[in-house]
Amino acid sequence: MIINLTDVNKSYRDHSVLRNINLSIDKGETLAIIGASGSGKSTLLKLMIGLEQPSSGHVWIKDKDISSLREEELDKVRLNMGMVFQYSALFDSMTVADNVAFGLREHSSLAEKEIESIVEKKLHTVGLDQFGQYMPNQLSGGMKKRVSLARAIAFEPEIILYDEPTSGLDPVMAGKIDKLIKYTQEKMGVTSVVVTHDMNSAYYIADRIAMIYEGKIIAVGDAKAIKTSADERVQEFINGGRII
Ligand SMILES: Nc1ncnc2c1ncn2[C@@H]1O[C@H](COP(=O)(O)OP(=O)(O)OP(=O)(O)O)[C@@H](O)[C@H]1O
Repeated sequence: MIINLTDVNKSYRDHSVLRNINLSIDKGETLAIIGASGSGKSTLLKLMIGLEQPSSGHVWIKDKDISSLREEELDKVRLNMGMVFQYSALFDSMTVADNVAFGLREHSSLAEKEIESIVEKKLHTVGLDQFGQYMPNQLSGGMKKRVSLARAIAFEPEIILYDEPTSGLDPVMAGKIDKLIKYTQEKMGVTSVVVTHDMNSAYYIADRIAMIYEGKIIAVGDAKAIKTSADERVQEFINGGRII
């Protein structure tokens, strides 16, 4: 396994957000995390990339327990991880190409020519060849998400974490993002964790789906197992509140 959470609890002051989380993710696997608003999905993702520390328990990324790492060591682990944030989190004052190049310029000793060639390839992968010199505010929401994905794969990380990659997108654009997530798994062997509200997306991209309910994982399994779960809370969620 490449990600392993053991007995993880997370509280903010006396507010318990995640409770007794045990979850392991295999190399090359795509795991979707579903659950209602406020159930703790984004917090779980932040723990996996060390943006938050667990109140108790451990978060292993390969052979490193990142819950106890110093910032410099954490940075090294993070170089192997890409993150696609909910609101794309692009630098508005930089061109698309500079956004994609940013991490490479900051954290690698690659020559500018090599960086430009990587940027070109990654923009091609996400279907934005012609947009390198655009500014983020000239792009649609779906295009911004694709730039964010190009930036995340620039380092060829082993792990990519996605926070709501298809939210706010029309079904066609959401489908394009889903295909790209699948592409990173199939062609690049990336391990992905995808927080989503979008059940169509979860069924399409994920090898396994984990459902969080009030800070606890109440179901984990493949699409079939989730669809046929006997747990009413799962049925209610996947049917959009309509028990059928
Ligand atoms: N930094 C923080 N300080 C205090 N409480 C927080 C903090 N971050 C998250 N929370 C609380 O933790 C709970 C879970 O939040 P989280 O963002 O993980 O939920 P979520 O499932 O991702 O929700 P959504 O689908 O709406 O994004 C919420 O009650 C939220 O208010």
